[in-house]
Amino acid sequence: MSGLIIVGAGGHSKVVYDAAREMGLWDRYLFVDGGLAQDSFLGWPLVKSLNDSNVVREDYKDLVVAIGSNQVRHKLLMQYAEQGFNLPVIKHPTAYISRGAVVQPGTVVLAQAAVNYSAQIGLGCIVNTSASIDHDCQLGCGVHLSPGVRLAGGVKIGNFSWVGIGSSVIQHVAIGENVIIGAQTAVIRDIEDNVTVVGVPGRIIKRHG
Ligand SMILES: CC(=O)SCCNC(=O)CCNC(=O)[C@H](O)C(C)(C)COP(=O)(O)OP(=O)(O)OC[C@H]1O[C@@H](n2cnc3c(N)ncnc32)[C@H](O)[C@@H]1OP(=O)(O)O
Repeated sequence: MSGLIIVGAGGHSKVVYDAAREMGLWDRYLFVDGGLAQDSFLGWPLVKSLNDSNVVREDYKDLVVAIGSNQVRHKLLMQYAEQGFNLPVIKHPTAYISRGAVVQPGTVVLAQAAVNYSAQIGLGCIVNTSASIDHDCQLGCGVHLSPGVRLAGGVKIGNFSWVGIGSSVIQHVAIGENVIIGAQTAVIRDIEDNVTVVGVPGRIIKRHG
């Protein structure tokens, strides 16, 4: 066995670590977070950078970025892939991923989540606790589905969009890139890029960048 590097040492890192540990594929963990003064996290070593002299690179082939910011997570994953790290899919044992679904590297699928047949999920997504993605959905890169999100069949979501906790999206709706969907929103129509949408039914309240 070898080890898993977890980049980020915050709340999301805890659930990613928990899911990874339940997979039983790694015998050691190393956390990387430049913003913390301590030298351990959850009982495992914590370093500020992988250039730290204490890191034996050969001990760690696999790496996951456990950072909530969609853009930052994606950027770091690309950098670490260039450095030769494997970017495994982290799947909690209680999550379901259909054999007919395609999930790209660096994505995490947390406890009780479901990914149904013919769904496609891009690089570095977060499918958070109990989120469900139904048949034929397509998620771009760096998408985050918060806990309890429900996507009906054939939903499309663009790169770096974030769907807030408990939201639902009806079938065949297309959500653009860099969209924020607020908590408990009901999305019933297509949504353009770079907007924030809240409410039942969902309405645009902000346009960004
Ligand atoms: C494991 C985890 O923790 S994963 C993280 C899960 N967290 C989430 O899902 C959080 C989702 N975030 C939200 O819902 C936020 O409220 C956001 C991102 C939609 C909006 O945040 P901001 O851009 O800061 O907007 P702001 O708070 O200024 O609200 C703007 C207006 O929208 C309203 N509003 C904000 N969110 C919602 C919502 N979810 N539903 C309905 N109305 C909302 C506010 O009441 C406010 O209305 P007002 O102008 O009449 O007072």
